[in-house]
Amino acid sequence: DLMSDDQTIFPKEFQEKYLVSRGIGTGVCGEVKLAFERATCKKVAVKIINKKNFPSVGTATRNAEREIEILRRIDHPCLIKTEDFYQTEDTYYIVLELMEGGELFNRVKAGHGLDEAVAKLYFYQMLMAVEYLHRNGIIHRDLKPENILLASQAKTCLIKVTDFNQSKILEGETLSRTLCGTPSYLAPEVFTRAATTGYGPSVDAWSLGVLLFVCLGGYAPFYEHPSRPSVQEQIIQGEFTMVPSKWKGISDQAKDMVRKLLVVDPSLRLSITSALQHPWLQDPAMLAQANKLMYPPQDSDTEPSHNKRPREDEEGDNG
Ligand SMILES: NC(=O)c1ccc2nc(-c3ccc(Oc4cccc(O)c4)cc3)[nH]c2c1
Repeated sequence: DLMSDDQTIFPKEFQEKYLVSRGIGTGVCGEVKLAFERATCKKVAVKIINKKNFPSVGTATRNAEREIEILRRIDHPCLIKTEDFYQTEDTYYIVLELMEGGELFNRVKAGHGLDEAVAKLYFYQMLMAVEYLHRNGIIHRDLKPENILLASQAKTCLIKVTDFNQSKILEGETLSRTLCGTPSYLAPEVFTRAATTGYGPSVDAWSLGVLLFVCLGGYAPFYEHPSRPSVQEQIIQGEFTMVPSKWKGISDQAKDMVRKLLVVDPSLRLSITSALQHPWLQDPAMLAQANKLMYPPQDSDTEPSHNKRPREDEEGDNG
């Protein structure tokens, strides 16, 4: 039970503020536990990143520091929020808001896709989150159902993208710093694409295509199968099948969105911005619902005008 749980492994000030409970998820970099803020009994998620459990400690620490830097910088309704942060010489403790609906992974159980309308509402929020990241020079690079969290058990709910352990901050500053000197001695490749090859933001568009395929079809577009080429080969060829029995009830526009994202050539792939303009998402009812979830009216927005008449029983200096 909770009380006998060994709390000694956490830093003292962390332990004074939080009571840690069970594991609720495992990221590639560590584990995520449920915890309770002692003062308020509020539930939180604690992501524990152990610097030691990586062969090359350097990478782990750099990734963790980059993840923490990103978590500190981001602020969007569909991106996980950091509530607190602690570290010891070999472990980071990142306190995050608890998403009561758990991971999308558990919603798209094998064999059953989501209703198209629900998939559209979730996908739109993912696009908004990733567009925000790209606008802030961040590529997620690890978008998958385990890293999409749901705010509640309800079907129409807010979703949040999480896990920036594999993310990349576009080194625009290094290139721009290079370019601010006198260019006359710089080699040609510094200016050409060669300097910026590697991934671009378009890798996230591909992953979102896979995510949408899974949400609609209930199965993965590229998967291990004895009689099929390797998953890597299927991906490189961009070879996937929309099995009729699984996709018969899905609209042509939804399929079109998937097909335009799962394009092998990144320069021909639909960008996040263009995906947001796709006909499938020009759906006023869905957009209204998404905006209500992302920007819920606060009390101050809904409070009637300040000169409201005080209620009979309300004390108030009636002037
Ligand atoms: N990889 C990450 O960076 C990361 C970051 C934050 C995360 N929060 C969960 C998570 C949250 C809730 C879950 O169900 C629960 C658990 C307890 C109560 C509840 O209502 C729902 C399952 C997983 N998984 C996370 C992963």
